[in-house]
Amino acid sequence: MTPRTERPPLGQTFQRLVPFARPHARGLAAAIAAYVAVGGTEVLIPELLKTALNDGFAQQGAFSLWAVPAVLIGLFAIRGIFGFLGQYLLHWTIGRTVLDLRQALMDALLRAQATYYVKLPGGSAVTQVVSDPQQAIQLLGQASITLLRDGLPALAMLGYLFFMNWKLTLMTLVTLPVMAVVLKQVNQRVRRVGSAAYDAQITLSSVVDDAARAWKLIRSFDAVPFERARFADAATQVRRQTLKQVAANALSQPLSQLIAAVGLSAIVSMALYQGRVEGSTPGDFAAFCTALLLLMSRARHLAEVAQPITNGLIVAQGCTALLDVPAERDPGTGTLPECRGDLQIQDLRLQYEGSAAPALDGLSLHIPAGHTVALVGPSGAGKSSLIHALQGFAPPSGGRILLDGYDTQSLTLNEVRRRFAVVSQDIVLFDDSVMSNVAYAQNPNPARVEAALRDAALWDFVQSLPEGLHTRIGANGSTLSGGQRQRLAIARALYRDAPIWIFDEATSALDTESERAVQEALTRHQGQKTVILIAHRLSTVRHADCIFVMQAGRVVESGTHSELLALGGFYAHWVTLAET
Ligand SMILES: Nc1ncnc2c1ncn2[C@@H]1O[C@H](COP(=O)(O)OP(=O)(O)OP(=O)(O)O)[C@@H](O)[C@H]1O
Repeated sequence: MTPRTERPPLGQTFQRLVPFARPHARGLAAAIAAYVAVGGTEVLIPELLKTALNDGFAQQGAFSLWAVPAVLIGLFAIRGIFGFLGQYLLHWTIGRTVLDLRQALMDALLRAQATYYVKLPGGSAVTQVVSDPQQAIQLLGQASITLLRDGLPALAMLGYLFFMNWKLTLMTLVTLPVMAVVLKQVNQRVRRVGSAAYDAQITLSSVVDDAARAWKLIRSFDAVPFERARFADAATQVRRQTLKQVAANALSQPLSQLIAAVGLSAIVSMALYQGRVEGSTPGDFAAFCTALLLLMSRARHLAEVAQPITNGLIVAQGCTALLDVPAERDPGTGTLPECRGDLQIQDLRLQYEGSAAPALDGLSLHIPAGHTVALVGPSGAGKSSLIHALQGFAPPSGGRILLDGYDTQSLTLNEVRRRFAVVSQDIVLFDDSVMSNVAYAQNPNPARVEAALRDAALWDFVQSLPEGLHTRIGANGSTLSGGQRQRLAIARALYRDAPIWIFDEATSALDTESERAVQEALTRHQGQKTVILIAHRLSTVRHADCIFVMQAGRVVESGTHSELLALGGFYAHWVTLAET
């Protein structure tokens, strides 16, 4: 269950779940019909008993003996079939409802705005989508099963009892709850006294434990008489509470029996009185008692139904909260027929919610199509924020991003995002094969997958795997090393047919040889792709067509490696540090 600070009322949560069950109402209706049939057969049991007792013992029986097994077996067979159908159909409805709810939750998760993920506690998405719906609907479903399985027969039985003998039924309905309340009081007292005795025992143990642990202190304080008195008090409490417990236990059984006898004698007296005055038979009374016992066993289950309903709704609150997470806004409508990869950023501003300072503060730069540029700057300068803004993950508060001259705000998010292939700092891989990870969400073309893996300097490694391209890589690539994970993510980006490639610290975990191999591959694509490199390593950025130096959310220097060195500013200082 997801911990939440603010929770909607349980009734509201229930209403949120109803639309998921509504499309499967036919299953529910069929389940109810099956349980109504079960209730109907239950009523027949005391009725048959009555007939058997009243007419069956006569020498010339009113019915043949073979009818007894035939009717009884037939009755229970029908009851069993309808009981099975009821349970099956209800679980069918529950299963469909859970499926729809899960699908809606997954949709909400996939569409959620970026701020949802920033605040998301670890593991809670899985809980909200996988465990919460199952647990909530299961608990509510079990409660509905109880309500249907026991409630409908209980109602039927109650109707039968009234039909059979309304006076005795009314008297019983008054007597039984009074008996139940009194018995509950008796049981509560037994429990209370039991816990008091337990607590007294714990106190006594801690007094002895203190005395044993603090023996030196006790003697140095001359506190032996004090501890003796403390022990005597605690021991006396144990004696008193134990005696009370024994008395309460000893009294509870005869008291319960006495109460039961009072109730029972009232019912039996009334039945006998009716027998004498109104001519009812022993068979009638036996049928009445049987129906009453059946009703009571159903009522006991019904009394326990409130708890799972409350628990189910509390669990449901966790997942319905996800349904309310606002979806990502996508106001743009335009599309790009072709994209060369020219990026113009004009006076871009971005401030995260709750942040004191802007992450991007009037940033302007131009990256012509086919150029390779590098972004460098101190940690927190806004390099990753720019990448987020380019892909529409962080909506800017001012300025414009032009892609091939088109304002990205006017394009759909999908149209913008498919123009970028990004390897970010935090690599995300899927628990699937190497091939599926490279050709993620696309139809894999083995030749292109191989080419991407070769460019990412991972082909030799993949060939050494037991199942090659089809080897599964574990959750988030857990069977790979840090460098291999990075190279796989690079291969995935290279495989994507996007005009702009972004590498955000994408080679930080690579050894020099692998890094050089990746660089060479990028050089081979130079001119065809727009490449943005973010790196703290000089070797990664020095060959870029243009290096932008960022500080506090804006570009403070730009030029080629040699131009910036000649400038003698931040970049030159950074190079000096990198070389020492
Ligand atoms: N989701 C966020 N919510 C609030 N503030 C953020 C968020 N992401 C980044 N920031 C802040 O925005 C500023 C720029 O961060 P950004 O990650 O863009 O820097 P960076 O240059 O990429 O740093 P690094 O080189 O360490 O990756 C920092 O002050 C950072 O604390």
